[in-house]
Amino acid sequence: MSESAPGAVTGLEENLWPLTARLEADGVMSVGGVRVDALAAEFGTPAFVLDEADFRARATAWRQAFADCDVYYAGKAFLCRAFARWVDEEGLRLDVCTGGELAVARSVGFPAERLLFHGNNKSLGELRAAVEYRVGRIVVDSFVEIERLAAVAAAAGIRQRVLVRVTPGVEAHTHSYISTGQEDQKFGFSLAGGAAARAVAAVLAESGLELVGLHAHIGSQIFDTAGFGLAAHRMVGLLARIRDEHGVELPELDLGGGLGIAYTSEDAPLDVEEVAERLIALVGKECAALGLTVPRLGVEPGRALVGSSTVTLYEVGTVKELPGLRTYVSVDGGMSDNIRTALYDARYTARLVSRPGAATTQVVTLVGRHCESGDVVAHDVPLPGDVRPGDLVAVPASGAYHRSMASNYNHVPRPPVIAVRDGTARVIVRRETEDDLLRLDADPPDPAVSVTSAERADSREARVAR
Ligand SMILES: Cc1ncc(COP(=O)(O)O)c(C=O)c1O
Ligand SMILES: N[C@@H](CCCC[NH3+])C(=O)O
Repeated sequence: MSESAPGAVTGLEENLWPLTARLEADGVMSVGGVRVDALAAEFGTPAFVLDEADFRARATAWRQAFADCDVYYAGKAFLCRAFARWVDEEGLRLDVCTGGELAVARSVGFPAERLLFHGNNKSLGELRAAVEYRVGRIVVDSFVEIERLAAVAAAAGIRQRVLVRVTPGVEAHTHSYISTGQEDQKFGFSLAGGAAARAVAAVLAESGLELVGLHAHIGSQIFDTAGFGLAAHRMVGLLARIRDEHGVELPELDLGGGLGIAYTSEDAPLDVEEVAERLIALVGKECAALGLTVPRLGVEPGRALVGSSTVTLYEVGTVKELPGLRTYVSVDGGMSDNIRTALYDARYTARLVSRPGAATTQVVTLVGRHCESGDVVAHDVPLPGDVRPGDLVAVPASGAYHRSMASNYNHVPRPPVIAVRDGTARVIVRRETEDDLLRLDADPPDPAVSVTSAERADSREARVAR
């Protein structure tokens, strides 16, 4: 694997590209010291290229900014076994929200105490699996779940630590599909409606459950601290009411994730240091005013930890110019590896990364290969005027909610995740194959032995008669 040449320059928009992304002297991009043309030749396209140093640097920044707090990486953003190990090595905790994510954590022996389990409809099987693995905390989300979990904990003979998920009535300034703090939604217990206070009482009444704190998550891809501040203010108010009513001071307050990242150069993400400083100061001040012991804060960043670490590498297949209308540049992936553009009308950018390209630029629509006209990877992307089949383009900020939300639409195999670091590349999630796609199908029935439903009914009658 070729290493990046000395003299490589960043030459890339700030905040958008992974930490180690560079443009080499010949105009080819490298990430983690590995040229993207070499990556495409060895691993094919499309491919998610994950800059390990970028993720680890962000993990360190979050741990330092939120020192004396609990930083849970939200595994829904991206999770695989190698990545779960990195999360562990970086001393982060892990938030899982399904039995599947829990299974990944278990498969690498992720320390159970540092796991947190979310979900508005965890199955009994998932609750049992979580209790059996002794996950540190389970965030309860409904009254029926409180009963179910109490029964599961009792059956296992343990006392399960829980947090109560509260909807603080805060409207985050983000897409409505990824906003979760307002009243009208499926997650959590309403603060204003009194359900949160009743849930707290219900948990306190269960001897098999130990209430350790409250949880709120107001939404995702957020660029100002006002919403987090308002949520924190309301949650501290609830902690004080719980103390007054039940005589207990809950030791933990988890304020969820949601910090935004840059997808295009128009986005201006907040610094984690600034967010941490403000939130810690605010909670401290509010607690002092109410005479409360300051709870241990928890945060659950997903996108902010992994989103910027990854670029998706695509190969251009066709260029269709519609004079006076637009130019469509088709790549070999699409909505099966990036559903966010179609689902949230998310904005992305892209860059020609396998050569410098002409100085003139044209604004194009970067589309995928799926049988769907909404299959757009990025709208209005400035690419060199001579972009052509065989070129490699990279889409930055594709580390969060890309591979984890990928699908097999049109029976397209999902791309691999290639981790790059110090001039070497390694596959941490392999590319799916057509065999993978066929593996779950039942074998087609052999026509010689297939039985019609009429024949089946006949044989049933014959059996009854016998
Ligand atoms: C409960 C919870 N925690 C954490 C996250 C992570 O959010 P983000 O990736 O925006 O940081 C989410 C997703 O929105 C979530 O639902
Ligand atoms: N999947 C969403 C965020 C919501 C995730 C979790 N509640 C996104 O791509 O932005």
